[in-house]
Formats: sequence, structure tokens, C-alpha cells
Amino acid sequence: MTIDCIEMYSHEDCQATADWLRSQTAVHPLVGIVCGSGLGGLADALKDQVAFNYRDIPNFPQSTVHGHAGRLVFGTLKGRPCVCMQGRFHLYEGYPIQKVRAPYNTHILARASPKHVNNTALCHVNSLTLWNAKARTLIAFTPVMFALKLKANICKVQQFVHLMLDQQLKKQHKCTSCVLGMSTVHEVIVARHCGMRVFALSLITNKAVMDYDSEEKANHEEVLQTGKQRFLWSHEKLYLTFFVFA
Ligand SMILES: O=P(O)(O)O[C@@H]1C[C@H](O)[C@@H](CO)O1
Ligand code: HPA
Repeated sequence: MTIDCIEMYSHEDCQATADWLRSQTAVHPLVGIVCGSGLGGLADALKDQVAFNYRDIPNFPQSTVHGHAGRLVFGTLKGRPCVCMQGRFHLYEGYPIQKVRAPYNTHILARASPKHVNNTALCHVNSLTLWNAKARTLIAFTPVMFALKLKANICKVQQFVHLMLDQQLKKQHKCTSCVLGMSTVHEVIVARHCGMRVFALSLITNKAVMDYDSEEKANHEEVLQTGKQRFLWSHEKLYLTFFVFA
């Protein structure tokens, strides 16, 4: 861990980011949504939008993944102030954990598993590194799944353990009742650490590569495509659901 990392993402830096955003918009969000791959269109549902490119926000990381627009969009949904991240940050982009977690010191997200497994602990990456390393475990998600089943007639909603993998670790686990991801867990840890309530939905986009010997990787185009197709017919209800529990 270098001194640079510590200095770059200090409390003061996060405060400066938050202060800058507050000075630019009168919207004070009650809810924040991190739009995952293929789900950036969620932000388009916001009314009275005020949007910022990540590159214009002080101390903010940049999106490098295809399909992640790199915009922070403030507005209202069903009359409630909200902010959407069109683009999230991943360890596989080469970002240190301080950068991946930076936006959540300031606000949230979107995926659904009541528990998660932080597989990146295997390579000594802890979201609370240099911050509060003692707070390693948590009850991650607000228990809304049963209510969600009643309220939202979207796809099939099921509870799964969310298993986070780095690209390099993709073959290390045989997990039968898991959804796999490359994000979310660090976001949840930091948001919970900050006292936020978290609700996460995972859209199942593809069949995971589970063959230990396979060189195959998740097909990002397939992930984006599935996201777009599902989003087209489900976003109205999805949004209703978010806001019932905000
Ligand atoms: O936004 P997330 O991180 O959920 O998107 C998934 C995981 C990888 O970033 C990418 C793989 O195609 O999509
Ligand atoms: O196949 C996958 N593996 C891990 N994370 C993912 N996120 C979308 N698809 C995948």
C-alpha cells in the first residue's frame, strides 16, 4: 500500500467531493442507485435531471468498462430525490480498493442477495482497508425480499448468495446456489459501514464459466445485451420497488 493511496482518498478528499456536488445541485438524494452493466438506462427515468461526468467531479474515479457511461445523475423518481451512478468501479480495472469504494463514502446501490461472500479477501483486499479494518463482517442487506416478491411482478425473484470474484479468481469456487459478480460487495461493505440501508438486485445475465480448466471468460457483450433486453420491460416496476423501501 503506498502513501499516495492513503493521501488520495482521505476523508477530506471525500468531503471535498461531497461539498462540490452539493454546491452544484439542490437535489439532496434520499436514495442512490449504482447502475450495473447493461442497466445504465435506469438513470434515464429520473425527472429534472442534473448530470455530471465523472471526469468533472473532484477526486472521482473514471469509468473504463464498456457500457458504463461515467455519469452521476441527480433527479427525482416518483417525486423522491435520487442519484444514479451510470458506471461503477471494479478491481479488475486496476483500481485500488480506495478508489473502488470512494463514491460510497458519499452515498449507495442495485443487486439482490441477502448474504455475500467477499472472495477478494483471498487476495487481501478489504474494502475498509486503511479505514476501519475491524469492521469486517456485517449483515449486508435490508430484508426486503419477501415484500419484493409481493410488490414486483418482475422476472423471477429469488434469494441467492452473491459471490464476488476477481477475474483471476473466477475458477476458485464451486458454488451451487450463488450468483457471481465482480462488484457490489465492496460497495455494500462501505455503505453499511456508513450506516446506509442497502438493497441489491442482481439481474442474471449469463451462465457462469465453472469449469476449472476453461480459459473462457464472462462475455461482456452478452451481459450488456441481457441487461438491455430485460430492462426494457421491467424498469417501471423495478423502480417502484426501489422506492417502496427507500
Ligand atoms: O456492473 P457489474 O460489475 O455488475 O457488471 C458485470 C460484472 C463485470 O463488470 C461485467 C462482466 O461482463 O459485467
Ligand atoms: O459470468 C460472470 N461471472 C462473474 N461476474 C459476472 N457478472 C456478470 N456475469 C458474470
